[in-house]
Amino acid sequence: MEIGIVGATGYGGVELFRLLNGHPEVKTIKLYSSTQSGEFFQEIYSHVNNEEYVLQELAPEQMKEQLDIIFLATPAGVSSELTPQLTGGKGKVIDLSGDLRLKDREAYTNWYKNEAATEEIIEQSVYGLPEWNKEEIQSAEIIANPGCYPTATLIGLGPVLNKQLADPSRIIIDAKSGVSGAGKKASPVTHFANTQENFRIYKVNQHQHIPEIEQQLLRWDADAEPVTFSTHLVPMTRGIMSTIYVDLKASHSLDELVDLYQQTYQDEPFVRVRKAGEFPCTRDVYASNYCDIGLALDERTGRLTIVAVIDNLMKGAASQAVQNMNLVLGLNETTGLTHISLYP
Ligand SMILES: NC(=O)C1=CN([C@@H]2O[C@H](COP(=O)(O)OP(=O)(O)OC[C@H]3O[C@@H](n4cnc5c(N)ncnc54)[C@H](OP(=O)(O)O)[C@@H]3O)[C@@H](O)[C@H]2O)C=CC1
Ligand SMILES: CC(=O)N[C@@H](CCC(=O)OP(=O)(O)O)C(=O)O
Repeated sequence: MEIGIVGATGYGGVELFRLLNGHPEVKTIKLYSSTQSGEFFQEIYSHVNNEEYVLQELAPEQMKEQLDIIFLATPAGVSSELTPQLTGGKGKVIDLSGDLRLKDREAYTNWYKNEAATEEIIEQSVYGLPEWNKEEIQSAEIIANPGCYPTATLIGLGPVLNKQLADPSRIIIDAKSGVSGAGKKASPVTHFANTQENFRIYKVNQHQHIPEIEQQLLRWDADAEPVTFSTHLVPMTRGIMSTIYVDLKASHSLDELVDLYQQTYQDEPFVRVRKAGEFPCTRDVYASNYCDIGLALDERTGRLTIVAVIDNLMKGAASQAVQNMNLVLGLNETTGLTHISLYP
């Protein structure tokens, strides 16, 4: 397979490079940059230490005929412009940004403050959450890779929402992310001096992942209502923990709920549900494609606490994109992704 990575110089791009470099079905990797074409990739990332890789200028006409898969690891607002130029040839597009995820184009403009992709592109795009949408992904031409927070949150909420066991008007999601979630470019907020020994909430009730989460909840439960979603920056490099609170409509035991989660995900190679009373931490999934889940039931309030952890750059971005690539190419979903988490 010949693969292209647009935005290879960014965090999502270099993580894709790492995974594709060890993928048994990938023969050629081409790296594209809008600002640094002609440079050796190893000049930007010394750990690559390989002179073979030189950043190239984007050439959409050539790329769409030559490449089997084109990953877009570019900021929001870029993929909506690039995707029409890259589709219609041999290559399939997998976009890591939020540009192609929302079916409601007006909602996209409101939340992302960018112009939405064309209706035709949005219609063609398939939301790439493999645990819930495998068949559609397998026949997609364009895949909208889910956001990092939505990945953890939706895998956590899916089993109870899909069975309509939770009150869909009272969902609260309290999520935390490591700093690499903000990308490569440093800002005053992500500056070391402002993140280490610090903990902050941000984008309160304004996060661009809110409509993405709500869109999927509505697919599971037509009565789903707006959610409360808070995001926090944690002084660590990788990892997301989404702690979700739902009110159960009827009484269930914790064992029944753990059983429901285990059964729902029994054929999903990358979701691991803990035994009752056990909880995952972000280290458990560090540098892996796993999403680990733990549950707690408060019998006094009838409230279920769902804890879901992922690595934001992996299951939240690059490795989920490779999982989607495997599906769309008809490969085993786990190809090139079977390594366990990095520890310590
Ligand atoms: N970081 C994360 O944990 C996650 C990120 N995402 C999303 O994935 C995408 C990539 O994220 P991330 O890698 O962190 O971002 P980075 O900011 O680290 O990298 C983005 C790259 O995009 C390239 N780029 C910027 N502007 C343009 C342009 N106009 N045309 C083409 N390329 C451009 C840049 O490379 P160059 O200058 O070389 O072209 C840059 O290195 C974003 O949309 C992000 O929101 C999704 C889930 C998780
Ligand atoms: C820590 C941090 O800043 N995280 C980013 C995640 C951005 C992202 O993944 O954006 P899209 O999914 O919309 O492309 C944020 O909260 O905005």
